[in-house]
Amino acid sequence: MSDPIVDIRDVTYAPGGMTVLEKVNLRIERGDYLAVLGPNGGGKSTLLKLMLGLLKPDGGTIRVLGAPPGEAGGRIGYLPQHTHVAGSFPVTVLEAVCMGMVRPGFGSISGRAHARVDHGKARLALERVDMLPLEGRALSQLSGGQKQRVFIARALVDNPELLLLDEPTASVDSATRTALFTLLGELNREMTVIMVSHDISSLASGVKSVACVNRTLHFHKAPEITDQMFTMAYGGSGDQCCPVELVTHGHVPHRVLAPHDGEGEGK
Ligand SMILES: Nc1ncnc2c1ncn2[C@@H]1O[C@H](COP(=O)(O)OP(=O)(O)OP(=O)(O)O)[C@@H](O)[C@H]1O
Repeated sequence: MSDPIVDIRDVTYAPGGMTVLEKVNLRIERGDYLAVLGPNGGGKSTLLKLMLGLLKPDGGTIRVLGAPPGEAGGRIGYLPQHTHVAGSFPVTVLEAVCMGMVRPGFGSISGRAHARVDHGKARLALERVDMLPLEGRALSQLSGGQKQRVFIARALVDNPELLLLDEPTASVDSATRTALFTLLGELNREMTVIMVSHDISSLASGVKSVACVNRTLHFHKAPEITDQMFTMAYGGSGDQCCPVELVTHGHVPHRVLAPHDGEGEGK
């Protein structure tokens, strides 16, 4: 078996004595497309930040691309959870993507605080997300979905092997969400993708495996969650309610869930 792209063993993160993650184990193979699901405050973003080396675990070990977190150079692309841009922020689409090459305070990920700005690389990244025609547009004038594409291009600018995305489809409408999921599926042909979400409908979008995180982590090598994972992550049970409807209010197909007891046909 080849070396995993991410190897997390017995990791605990407990700042100030408050346990956020406890004894987490996760092995992610190259080429995987992993959805990290779980409730608000469950520790999903924390898990990504530990992989990036932005946070240090209090116990256990993490290796990413065969090295300790933060030592993989530009081989990791990262889309953070909060990428809001003030309307007054005077930056074009192309300039925003170039910021992926200039990372003040981000040297632990890129291996350098500043890199030479290369407009050619930025344009290639914009082309991959179908945003090149808007390269000269002010970033603040774009729609939410267009901005997310630009921020994904910024994460792609160094041609990473591993793409980490924190809630890439938060605050966009369902058509935009579907288009973004299609884009991520295409990118997964070339790189490993790990996407944090609390949207269970992401499981119907081409992901290959799922991890439920709520202080502990449960991994499943298929794009479905089991009743056990649901109970662990959300505290409910498929015996008491339909978990799909509980989480999504009935808007996703049931094929994302493994069969659970007491469910009628065709719901
Ligand atoms: N450095 C820290 N010090 C104290 N508490 C922290 C720290 N980092 C994270 N936490 C806490 O850990 C918990 C998990 O946070 P995290 O952002 O990882 O959750 P999440 O699953 O991504 O949530 P959401 O879906 O709401 O974004 C939260 O209660 C948060 O306040």
